[in-house]
Amino acid sequence: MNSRAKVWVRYSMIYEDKPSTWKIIEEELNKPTIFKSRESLTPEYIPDNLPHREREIKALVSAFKHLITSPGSFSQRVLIVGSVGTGKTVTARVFGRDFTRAAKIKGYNIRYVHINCHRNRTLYNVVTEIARQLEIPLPSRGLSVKEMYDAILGYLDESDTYAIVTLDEFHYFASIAGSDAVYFIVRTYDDINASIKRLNFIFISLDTSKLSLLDSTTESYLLRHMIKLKPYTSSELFDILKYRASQAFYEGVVDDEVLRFIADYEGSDHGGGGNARHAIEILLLAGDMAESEGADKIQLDHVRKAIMKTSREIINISESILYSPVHELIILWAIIRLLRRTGKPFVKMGEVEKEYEVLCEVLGEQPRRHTQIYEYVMNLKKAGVIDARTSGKGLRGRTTLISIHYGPLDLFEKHVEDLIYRRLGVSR
Ligand SMILES: Nc1ncnc2c1ncn2[C@@H]1O[C@H](COP(=O)(O)OP(=O)(O)OP(=O)(O)O)[C@@H](O)[C@H]1O
Repeated sequence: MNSRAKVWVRYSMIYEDKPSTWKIIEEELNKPTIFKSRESLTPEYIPDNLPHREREIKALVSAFKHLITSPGSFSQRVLIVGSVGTGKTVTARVFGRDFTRAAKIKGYNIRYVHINCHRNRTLYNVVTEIARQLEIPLPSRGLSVKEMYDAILGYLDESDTYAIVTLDEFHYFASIAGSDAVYFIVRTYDDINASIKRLNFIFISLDTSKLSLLDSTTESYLLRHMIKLKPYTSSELFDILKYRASQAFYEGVVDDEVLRFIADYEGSDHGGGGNARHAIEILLLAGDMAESEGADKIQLDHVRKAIMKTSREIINISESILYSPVHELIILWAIIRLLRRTGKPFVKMGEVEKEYEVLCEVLGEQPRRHTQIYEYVMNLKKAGVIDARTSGKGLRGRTTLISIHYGPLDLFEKHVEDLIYRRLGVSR
């Protein structure tokens, strides 16, 4: 029997033994997928480009340019601050990756080290981690922190290497390791008489409040070169999502409308946190949901469900509308019904009024006038239940566009409907 025949016999045996399992595996493996690269949406992934962080990358290049123009002339320290998900980590990492590559091409030996202070919270851990990432062999026991640090500086001298060390979550290190530890790192060269200064630092922190616990000279060292990252606006998030989606999904899987919906939900100018991590998380989760349903596109409802899963806000919704007047609830019901029926991200004020009148008729209620309806819509907006804004150019005439940014609408509708019937004391 030749080897192909042998393989075939073996294949048939396995197939006959476990036909159903085999089939399941085969089917799963051959199932079409919407993901071109799912891993590119995971938190560890470092993208090639960073839309809307070009200015910050430029600022970092200019801060560390001396490593090429006059290496060793001084030790740079830059502080990056910004709230959660504003791209602090990824900006430092992308800069580190690309700056060292560019330097290498020019013949300079610069290494980038990234340390998470959540994971390495003592001075000892931080120094050991610097050595590990620089691949400096140190005895695992017996050396003091100072001796290890000296060994690192010695190694950099011997190998004519410069290093940029990022201490991420630095506020954590500052509060746990204490001011002496911070002093040790931040003022590395104050106590050492080194003519060539090879270690440089980027400190990443949520804000500057923890740093004020340090002595004023150390604090002023840190604040001297500060890059502040602002929360992303909706349009910035849209560009980021568009780029990240183009890497992660096959063409045609995600429409702009879906991306804009996530961007509007999370954008700082629309009351969101401006958090890119959250926006990307929602996109990934929505993609997973579409994939597991066997859908070939991500729909708004996948996004709504993903938002609900990743958000705590839904818990507060019921409370926000618990004391709403009944006609405010009927308007909310009309909005939900229209959003569900049309599958669009927003509905127009005029459409809502018409739907509201229909519902009033069904409920045997006298519809309120336009100004009152408008006031109710604004109340719902103030309570954070809906998003309402005036349409810009592109739609004929100006109108109020209304959307709801969370939750599966079917569950929400049921909740509101129950509340209305209970309030009216009508049985169905
Ligand atoms: N401008 C951008 N372009 C593309 N992706 C981005 C951009 N900004 C942030 N991201 C992505 O958003 C996610 C969060 O970014 P990052 O972890 O850098 O935020 P952070 O400010 O360090 O947050 P934290 O304070 O929680 O550590 C990452 O997946 C990152 O790749």
